[in-house]
Amino acid sequence: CSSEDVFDLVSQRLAYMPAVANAKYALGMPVEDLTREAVVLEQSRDKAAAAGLPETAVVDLMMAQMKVAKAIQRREPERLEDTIDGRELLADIRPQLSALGRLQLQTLACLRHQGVLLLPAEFALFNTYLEPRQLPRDEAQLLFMSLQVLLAAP
Ligand SMILES: O=C(O)C(=O)C[C@]1(C(=O)O)C=C[C@@H](O)C=C1
Repeated sequence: CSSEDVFDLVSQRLAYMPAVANAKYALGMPVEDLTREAVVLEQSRDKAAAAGLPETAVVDLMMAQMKVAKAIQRREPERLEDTIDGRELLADIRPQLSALGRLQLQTLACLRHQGVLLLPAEFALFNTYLEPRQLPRDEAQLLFMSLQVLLAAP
């Protein structure tokens, strides 16, 4: 495993958000879904326990990813495409987000085993992975710091 694997997985998760936004718009659903967020956090806690990862740092990372996910969705222009079935799209995407979350935590557990830490200088490399997502700097920084903290946590 390498830090770039986890950079890629974080970017991949965010890549789904424009489609999630379209599905919700078609369904007339708000961006924020606290019931789903609770499910995501519960899955992450279970995986953290199984992988021996620090639970608080894992929860903080997932909360950071969901915060940025919501910001991306809110920036997405509202397009009404009558061909999209919002319910089906969401039912399709959510398991993929869960799978990506599991992969992220698996990769982070591997990095911790190897004693890998993220140096501040790697923020630039992280940004090359995030480039297609067009994130404001504070959102990219929040994600990077959450990864740094998780890797450095006792
Ligand atoms: O599943 C959704 O509905 C999403 O919008 C994705 C997501 C997430 O990042 O996992 C983001 C915001 C919601 O509040 C819940 C979950």
